[in-house]
Parts: sequence; C-alpha cells; structure tokens
Amino acid sequence: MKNKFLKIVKGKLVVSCQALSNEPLHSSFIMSRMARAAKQAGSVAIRCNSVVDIQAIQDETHLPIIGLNKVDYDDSPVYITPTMKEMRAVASTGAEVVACDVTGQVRPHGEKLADIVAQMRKEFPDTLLMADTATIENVHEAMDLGFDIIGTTMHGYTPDTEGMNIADNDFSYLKEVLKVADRPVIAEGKVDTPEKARYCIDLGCHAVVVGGAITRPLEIATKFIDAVNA
Ligand SMILES: CC(=O)N[C@H](C=O)[C@@H](O)[C@H](O)[C@H](O)COP(=O)(O)O
Repeated sequence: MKNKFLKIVKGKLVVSCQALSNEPLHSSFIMSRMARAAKQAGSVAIRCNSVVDIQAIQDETHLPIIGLNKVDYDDSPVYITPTMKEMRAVASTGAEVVACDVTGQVRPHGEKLADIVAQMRKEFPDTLLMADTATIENVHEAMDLGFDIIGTTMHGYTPDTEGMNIADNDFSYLKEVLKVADRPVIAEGKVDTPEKARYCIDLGCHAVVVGGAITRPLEIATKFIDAVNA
C-alpha cells in the first residue's frame, strides 16, 4: 500500500496531542479525545507519543499518524524515539510516519542513526521517516541519511539552540531550512498562534504541526494567568 501521508497533509495543519507522565492530561483516553477535537476542527493528521496513545488515537480518529516514543536513557540526551527498539515499536502500530531526533547528539548504547535508518528501510519500507532537527547542520545530516521529511521540532531545545524560537527575526531560521532542504519541511515547535501557522505554510512548508497551543491546557492557562497577574 502506498503511503499517502504527504499528499494528505500538504498545506495543512497537524495537531500534536501529547501529555507526558508529569503533565495533568497524561492519559491515552484523554489524548484520544484531544485528537477527536482536533479532527472535528479539521486536523488532517495527528502527531502523538507512545504506542498506547497512538493506538488509542488511531481507534478514535482513523487519521494518519506521526508517531514517536519519548524515552529517557541515562547515557544520552536524545529522547525522541532514540533507539531502534522505539522506532520499531512505533512503526509496528502502522503509523504512517515515525519521527525521531536528528540533532547530532550521541544516542543511547552508542546506536548509530545510519544503522537505524537502514534497518527501518528493511523492516518498514512503506513507513516515512521524519527528522526532528535543531540546526541547519542537522538538516543536512537528515538529508544525507535519507529521511523523507525535515521537521524543525528540536530548534530551541538543544544546548546549541537553547532559547531560540522558530518565530525569531521573522522566521529567519525556518526560511534558511526551506532554502537548503530538497524535500518536504514540516514546521514544528513553538508555533503558538493561527497567524504563525498560516505564515509557515505561506513560506513554503509542506505542513505545520501545532501542539501545546492547542492541546496543553496547563501551558495555555499559564499564559492567561501570567498576563492577568502581571
Ligand atoms: C521538543 C519536544 O520534545 N517536542 C515534542 C515533540 O514531539 C512535543 O513536546 C511538542 O509538543 C511538539 O513538538 C509540538 O510543539 P509545540 O507544543 O511547541 O507546538
């Protein structure tokens, strides 16, 4: 079966529905309801974390999935689908896309990204791979490794990029990514208004992912509280 994900999401918004164990909404049931709301609003795909959440969201929405599995290891700062074990688990759900960290940082047990990509191509030839990158160097590495989709997910979340925001200087970083990338770019990370989401598409992104601004009520409420209390 041909993977139609890229066709379905072209020019569209993808809602990320994620809540880790330390977040108030941590629950596959709640994430599936978040995804139901996103679908009702018109989201054409869902990005989500962990096998159980993916399965709950697939059952609820039947939408295409960008799946990932966040796991912390002692010997590496990489946590988004860091090893072959998590890659395989996510792909086994039937998620159309598997996303993983491509930030040039050392992976758990010294696993090599090139080996992981090669193994994934062998075991799951129809599954698309999305690179969660932080820098232009990472974008080049992702392309060299043959990733299908470039995401800006980790920009602002690595030691090199700490404090940076995709919207800085009229989205200058995203514009640079679009200039160097020879394959679909998905804008993701701190896209927190409808206007910014639209702008990402206007700049030429294949799609845009919005998470916290839609699905993390603690984050949303804190912004209101801070504004009122200021
Ligand atoms: C850095 C990291 O771990 N990002 C994660 C990646 O899946 C999620 O926690 C984010 O919510 C997602 O990228 C969407 O971004 P935002 O919630 O800012 O719209």
